[in-house]
Amino acid sequence: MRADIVVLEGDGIGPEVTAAAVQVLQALAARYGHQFELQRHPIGGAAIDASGEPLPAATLQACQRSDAVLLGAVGGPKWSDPKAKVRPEQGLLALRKGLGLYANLRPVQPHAATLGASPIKPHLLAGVDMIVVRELTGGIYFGDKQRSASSASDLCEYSVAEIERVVRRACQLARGRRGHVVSVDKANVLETSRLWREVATRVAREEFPDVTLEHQLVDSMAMHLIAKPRAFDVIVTENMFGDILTDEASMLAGSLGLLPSASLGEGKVGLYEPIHGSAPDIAGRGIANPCGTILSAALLLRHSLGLDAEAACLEQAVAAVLDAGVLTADLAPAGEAATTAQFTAAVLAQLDLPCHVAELRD
Ligand SMILES: NC(=O)c1ccc[n+]([C@@H]2O[C@H](COP(=O)([O-])OP(=O)(O)OC[C@H]3O[C@@H](n4cnc5c(N)ncnc54)[C@H](O)[C@@H]3O)[C@@H](O)[C@H]2O)c1
Ligand SMILES: CC(C)[C@H](C(=O)O)[C@@H](O)C(=O)O
Ligand SMILES: [Mg+2]
Repeated sequence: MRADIVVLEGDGIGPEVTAAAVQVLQALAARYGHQFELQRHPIGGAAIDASGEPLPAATLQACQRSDAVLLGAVGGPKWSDPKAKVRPEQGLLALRKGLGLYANLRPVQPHAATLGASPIKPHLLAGVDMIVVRELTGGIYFGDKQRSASSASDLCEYSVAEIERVVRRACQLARGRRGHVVSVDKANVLETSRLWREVATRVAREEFPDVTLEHQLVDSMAMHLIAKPRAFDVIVTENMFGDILTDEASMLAGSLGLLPSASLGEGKVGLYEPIHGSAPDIAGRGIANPCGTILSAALLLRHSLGLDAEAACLEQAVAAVLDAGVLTADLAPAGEAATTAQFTAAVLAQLDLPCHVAELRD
């Protein structure tokens, strides 16, 4: 198949981890006879430096015209002055909003080879398989912001329609899994959460009688997530709670560098990015873990291009490399770490081997 993929490298380790995923996508295309047209565009701090804008109009237009977008990360100390008028993160938020990507899927499936890197006891982690559906274009991130000399405010707002569509997405996902959704809110305090709970309850009851829905307050959810992670199948929550809970959930897997994400809306274009940031503390050293971005490329193949078998092959290849003990510095014992390039080379070598997925012929 032919596909136009926009690559937004961004800042910090963004160019390093996207380079890894691009090599993997090119290798898969060559191996299975696809034609992927990869086009790079600036976003974030790099775009501010080049043009003064964190999301240049040409970048947004290229994304809108593409089949899928692969992003590294944005931000960094260079652009983090609290008095700065434009910030890299605004570019990412504008991109998500501009593409209408209201559902951010963040799967958490700890891999046997990396369990040792998790601070959680291994017997609690075996069999953990959850997916967090984070609302991505509403809530406090996008509400009106005010600032005066003596105070500041960020409005948190959700409409019924915004809650309905993301809860629907979560329930649909649950149907293809274990049929269980936990909706996370702060309904004991926040009016937006009381609306969230009401709408989630109605959508699940009226449209998904085969799916069980439970509610959990976000503070105790932060505890349950590490105390009984096997209990969760699909978790649906609002924008900021989802942001925080998924960085926490990454420690079930062993590192923030491992988790991928897919951001989807009603349109054809999806955005695929690791859940981590630009990691300024390790940027430029060639040691970042590219797994989150490579696995995001697998989600791109599956969700935007419909290449389920290729996606599964790529996921198998990453798992095999981790199984073989090729681990980057965030996961490896001291002195035994693979660089980003070595990890990527190992995935490429693995992709050269036969892939045990029914639909693909080797
Ligand atoms: N989607 C995004 O573009 C995104 C996401 C989160 C944070 N950010 C931005 O990134 C900047 C830094 O934020 P932060 O330091 O709070 O979070 P971060 O995710 O960049 O880093 C947190 C810690 O995790 C480590 N880490 C992250 N990704 C890793 C990887 N792939 N391999 C190995 N280690 C990894 C980092 O070295 C750091 O110690 C900020 O400007 C923030 O706004 C961007
Ligand atoms: C960089 C920032 C705007 C972003 C978010 O909060 O959504 C990041 O933390 C993420 O998880 O993708
Ligand atoms: Mg985050």
